[in-house]
Amino acid sequence: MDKVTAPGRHESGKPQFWQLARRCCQLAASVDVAFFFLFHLLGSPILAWINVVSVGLYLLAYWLLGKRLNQPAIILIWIEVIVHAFLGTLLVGWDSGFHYFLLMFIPALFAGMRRRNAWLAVGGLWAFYVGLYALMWFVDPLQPIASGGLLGVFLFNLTVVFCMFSYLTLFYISTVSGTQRALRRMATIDSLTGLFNRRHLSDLADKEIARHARNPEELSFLLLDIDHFKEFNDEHGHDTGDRILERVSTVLAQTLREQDYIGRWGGEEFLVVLPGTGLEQAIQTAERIRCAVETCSWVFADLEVFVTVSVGVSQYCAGENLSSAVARADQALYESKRRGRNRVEVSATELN
Ligand SMILES: Nc1nc2c(ncn2[C@@H]2O[C@H](COP(=O)(O)OP(=O)(O)OP(=O)(O)O)[C@@H](O)[C@H]2O)c(=O)[nH]1
Repeated sequence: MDKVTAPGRHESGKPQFWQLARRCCQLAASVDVAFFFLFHLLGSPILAWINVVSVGLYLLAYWLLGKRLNQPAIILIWIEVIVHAFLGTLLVGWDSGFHYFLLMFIPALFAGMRRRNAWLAVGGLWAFYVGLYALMWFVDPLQPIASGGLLGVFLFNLTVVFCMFSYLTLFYISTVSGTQRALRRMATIDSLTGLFNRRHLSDLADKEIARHARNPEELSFLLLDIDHFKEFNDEHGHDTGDRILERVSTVLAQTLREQDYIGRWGGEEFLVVLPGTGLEQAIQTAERIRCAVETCSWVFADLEVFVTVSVGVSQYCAGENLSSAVARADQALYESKRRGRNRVEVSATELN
């Protein structure tokens, strides 16, 4: 028989949920086909034919889900599970284990409804479950089967419920961890360039500064800016500008060492944090980056384009904060723009 609708809210914006619901329909229909033959063999023709109806309902729900008629599909599936569990129990008895399928609703109810409604629905389900149990105290099964057959049905039902629970749990877990991964990425990564965003890079830089306070070692910053980017945008269009930001970011990331951090600091501005790096080495790194960008060319719509970057370098001075170190790199960057761009300049503090 049966099994549960998968988790999730009943809205069209959750493709993986509806895919899972369709797969559940396929699985449930296959199980019901197996039940059809099993109950014929066990001499319970009514239950056998109930399974034929169930297969029909699941196929209909599968078709509705394919047409994105999700709400009626879910209602059909739920009716099937409840009616099937009720009739199965009434016909062959509580020991058949058909009632276990009802328990599979619980996670789906909380995943698919507002909390208050879910609690009400769970309360209703509990009352139905207990009511069915109480009923079977007073009513003998209408179409009992031999005890060996009953044990077989019980084990079959239990196994199906175990498998479905495991499958749905895996789905919940992988959906949650996928969402967490996506959120973590959104919180730390700039979506256009794939580099760290400003907030995350600031956190990383602050950690380096804190480490410097405990264990002073050299630390340098580079502030980079693409030259004449406004003109570039005006001439080639904003989309091509975006593509250039992506390509330049790739070049920057490839030019740096594993332990360096790079992030998008502003529109066309990038900050590089160089732990364990003194001024001379930082200047060399800045030169390497500048040359790497200068020698790259990219073709967009049959047009070969080039860009250059200007770089300001500052070395961290004990006791200062991040904004002060970056402000000094910014002054050096300004100087590099003033002196003609496509250059590396060092903060005046280091030169004095
Ligand atoms: N395509 C694109 N352009 C951006 C983005 N962010 C900022 N810009 C553009 O970058 C340009 C920066 O221009 P300016 O600050 O005037 O500097 P510039 O033209 O690069 O000139 P210099 O820095 O002096 O060499 C502006 O036109 C912004 O619109 C972005 O995400 N995509």
